[in-house]
Amino acid sequence: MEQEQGELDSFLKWAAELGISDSLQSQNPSSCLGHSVIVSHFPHAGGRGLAAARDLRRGELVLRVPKSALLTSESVMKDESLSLALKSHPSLTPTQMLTVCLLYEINKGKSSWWHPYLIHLPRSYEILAAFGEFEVQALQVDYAVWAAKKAVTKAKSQWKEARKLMEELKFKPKLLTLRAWLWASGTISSRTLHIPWDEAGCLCPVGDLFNYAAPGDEPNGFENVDLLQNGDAADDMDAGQFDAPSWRLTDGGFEEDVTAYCFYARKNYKMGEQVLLSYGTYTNLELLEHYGFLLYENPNDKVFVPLEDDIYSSTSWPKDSLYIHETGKPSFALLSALRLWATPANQRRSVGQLAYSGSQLSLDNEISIMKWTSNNCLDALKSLPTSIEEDSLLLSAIEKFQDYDDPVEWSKTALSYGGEVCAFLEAFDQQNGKSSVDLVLSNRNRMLIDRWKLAVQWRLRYKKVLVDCISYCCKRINSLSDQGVSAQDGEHLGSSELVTKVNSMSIPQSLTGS
Ligand SMILES: C[S@@+](CC[C@H](N)C(=O)[O-])C[C@H]1O[C@@H](n2cnc3c(N)ncnc32)[C@H](O)[C@@H]1O
Repeated sequence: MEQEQGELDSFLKWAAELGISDSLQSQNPSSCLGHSVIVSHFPHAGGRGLAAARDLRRGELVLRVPKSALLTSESVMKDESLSLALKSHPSLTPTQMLTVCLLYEINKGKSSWWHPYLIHLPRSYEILAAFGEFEVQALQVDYAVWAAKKAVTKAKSQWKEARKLMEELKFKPKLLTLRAWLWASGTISSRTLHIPWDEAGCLCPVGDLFNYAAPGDEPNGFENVDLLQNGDAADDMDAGQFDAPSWRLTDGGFEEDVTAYCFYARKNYKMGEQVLLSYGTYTNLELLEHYGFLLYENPNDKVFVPLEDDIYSSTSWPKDSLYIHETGKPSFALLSALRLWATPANQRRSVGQLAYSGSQLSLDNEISIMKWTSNNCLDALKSLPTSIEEDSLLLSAIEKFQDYDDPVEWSKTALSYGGEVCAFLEAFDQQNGKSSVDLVLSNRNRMLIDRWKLAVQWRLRYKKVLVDCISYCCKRINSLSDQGVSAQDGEHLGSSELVTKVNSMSIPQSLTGS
C-alpha cells in the first residue's frame, strides 16, 4: 500500500515536471494535482478516478496536459529505428501503429521516457475483444454474441498483421503474444482521447484518470471541445432531436491555442465528489466493447429485438433506429415503422406522412402495435436460456465468489450452484489445464470471473428493458382502451395477462441500483 502511494506520488511529480497541472495560477513542483482534483478510489464507479479537491464550478478548467506530455504515434516515432520500421509497414492502420508504439515503449522497460506513466496502466481489461468463448456465449443475445465474436476476431487479425513488424523490432517474446496485443489494444481502446492530427488518438497521462458518466445528466448546452474517440455523436432518431443544434457532448479536448489537452468541470461538484468525463454517447454493448464496463443506468442504452423481415421492408427507417430505449419505450422510428407495418399495404401510402411524423394512426392500429410489441418482447425473453430470476441468483453467486479468499470454500460453494457455474468451472479448468481450486485466487482468474459477471450483467439489463417495454405497452393498451373507442375485450384481457407475467419477473435490487 505504502509502495503504491510512493509510486503514485512520483508519477504525479513526474507529471508536474512535464507541465501537467490542475491549476492555472500556481505550479506545485511536487505534484500536478491538489488544487482542483486529486486521485481517489470509487469502488462502484470506475475504481481509481479523480475527485474534486475543492468545490468546483461548472465550466471551470480542472486539468491541462501539454502536447509534449501526450503519448502519440508521432511522439514515439521520434525514435528513428521505430520510425523507419513503421514506414516499411504502410498497410497498418493508425490504431495498429499506436498499439505497436505502446508495446515498443513497454519493451524498453525502465529506459522508456514514459515509464513512470506506463507502470500505472491497468494490468488487464474487460473489453469484448478479451472475452473467451465462455464469456461470449454468456451474453446469450444473438447480436451481442456476434459483436463479441467480431471484436475477438478483429483483434486476432490485427495482431497477426502487426506481428512481423514487432519481430523486426525485436520485442521480447512475451510482448509478441496475442495476450500482450490484447492488453495494448485494450489500453488504446479504453484510454485514448481524440486529437485532430491522428485518428488513433493519444494517451494522456493523468487526463486518462477521469472515469465516465454518460452525457445527458448535465444541463443542456454545455459546449466544449470534442473528445469522441470511439464514439459517434448522438444519432438518436427520436422526435425533437432532429432539429437539435449539434451541441457538443463532451467536456475535454485538445486546444490548439494553448497546445494542450484541457478538461473542464461539466457541472458543479462538491469537494470529494468524483469528477467525471463524458467520453461520448454509448449503449451498454458499446461501453463493454470499447471500455470494458457498463452502466446500470445508461440513458443512451438501446435494446434490439428480432423483427420480422417485412417490418424492415415496409419502412425506410434504418435498422439501427428500430430499438427500445432503456426506459422500455420503443424508439420513435420503431413506433413509426410498426404503425405503418400494421396498416394494410394498400393504405400505407395515404398514412405515410402521418406515420413518419410520429403520429398515432388510429386507436386500433396503436393497440395492435402495442400488443404485438409486448408479445414480441415476451417471445424474445422466452427464447433466452435463462430467466431474470436465474440471472439474478447467478449474479449474487458470482459476487460471493469475488469476495472469497479461501479457494476450497470457493469451489465448494461454486459446485453447489450447478448449471452455468459448473460450466464456467469446466471451461476455466480447460483453459488453465489445472484445477480451478488451485488457481482461483490468481489475478488472471479473478479477471475471468469479472468478464463473466459483465456478460451476465449485460444480459440481465437487456431482459429488464424488455420487461419494462412490456410494462410500457400494457399501460398504453389500458389507457387507450380506457378511451373507450374501438378497444376490443380480448385486447384488455391480453394486456392484463401480460401485466401478470411482467409482475412475476423480478429485477434484483443490485441491478436496478435502488
Ligand atoms: C480512461 S480510464 C479511467 C480511469 C481508470 N479507472 C483507471 O484506473 O485508470 C477508463 C476505464 O475506467 C473504467 N471506468 C470508467 N468509468 C467507469 C464507470 N462509470 N463505471 C465503471 N468503470 C468505469 C473502465 O475500466 C474504463 O475502461
